[in-house]
Amino acid sequence: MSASVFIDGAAGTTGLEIAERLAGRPEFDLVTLDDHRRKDDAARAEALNDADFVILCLPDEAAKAAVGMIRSARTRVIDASSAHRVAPEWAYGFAEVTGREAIAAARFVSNPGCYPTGFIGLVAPLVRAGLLPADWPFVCHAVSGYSGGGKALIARFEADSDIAFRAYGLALGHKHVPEMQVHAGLAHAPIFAPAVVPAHRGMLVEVPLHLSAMPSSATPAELRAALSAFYAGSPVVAVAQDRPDELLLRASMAPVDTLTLRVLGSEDGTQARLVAMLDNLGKGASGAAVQNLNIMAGLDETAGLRL
Ligand SMILES: NC(=O)C1=CN([C@@H]2O[C@H](COP(=O)(O)OP(=O)(O)OC[C@H]3O[C@@H](n4cnc5c(N)ncnc54)[C@H](OP(=O)(O)O)[C@@H]3O)[C@@H](O)[C@H]2O)C=CC1
Ligand SMILES: CC(=O)N[C@@H](CCC(=O)OP(=O)(O)O)C(=O)O
Repeated sequence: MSASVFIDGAAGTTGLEIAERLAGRPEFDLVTLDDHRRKDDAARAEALNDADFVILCLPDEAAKAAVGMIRSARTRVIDASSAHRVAPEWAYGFAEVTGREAIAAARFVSNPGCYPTGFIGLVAPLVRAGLLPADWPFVCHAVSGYSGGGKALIARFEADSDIAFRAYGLALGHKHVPEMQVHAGLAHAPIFAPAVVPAHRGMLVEVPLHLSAMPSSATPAELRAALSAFYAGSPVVAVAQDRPDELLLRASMAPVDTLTLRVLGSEDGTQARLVAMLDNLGKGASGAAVQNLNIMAGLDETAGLRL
């Protein structure tokens, strides 16, 4: 028998891409509300309580309200918003970092943010291995395609083709910072400097490091080897061994659910740039949600993913 899946917020950017990945999959019976009922609380409450799995693709406040509407103990929830990412009763849905068992057993799973997927994917394994100090003052620069800001930012960038680069988070209080700190296992909040470029999707997340100033004195080769070992055999996360002169985000990028990590070191090994590339709507949102759904349902975690 197929499991029923209700996407609340199915008309939004993340919801639409989850539905695309679930289309044609007989294991799941997708429940959606007509356009005129998709914001009707009575219709939503019924769907939220009837479904085996609910995927929330809503703004944070609406996601919290939706969880409050769930009375059925059998309904399991994946929340794509940032409302529950550091809530102790929610499993953090980064399969490779959290561990699949915790996600498989959880009733409530919080899907990681797009930028945190890059940052945590790079930093958490190296802090756990003792190669980067947990009390280091980390910095993270990142650029994202504008679909990362949902329908509102898509409309803004499509209406104003003159924006070449948008730096933001300038007050240093971006909502992703607590999640980045907690799930990377850091003593201090990282400085996070995000930006948006005029491409629909795709992102590059970077952590520059003065390795020679660290007590651990790890070399770029050691960091690369540790990351490679951590993600060995992962069908989703790859550690590239190349040393490219440049990394390009293409405006024509097709949807993809992989996460590619690199450790780029200076000749003398004293400095490194940790760089993650991903699709904000892939492993950064909808792809991760489908991976989590597969794990929760006891299926092949890559089913429906674009790898
Ligand atoms: N876009 C991305 O790359 C990522 C997004 N996320 C998170 O996923 C969530 C969804 O984001 P995204 O898809 O980009 O956002 P969108 O703005 O594209 O979509 C949100 C959808 O939620 C609907 N909605 C808002 N309030 C309610 C409500 N009370 N009841 C029912 N539906 C409601 C909106 O309706 P309407 O269409 O009428 O506006 C819209 O369709 C957010 O929390 C976001 O932060 C997480 C990782 C990456
Ligand atoms: C480009 C852009 O605006 N990106 C979003 C983050 C997208 C994302 O990861 O969503 P969550 O916030 O739910 O994690 C932002 O910075 O708020």
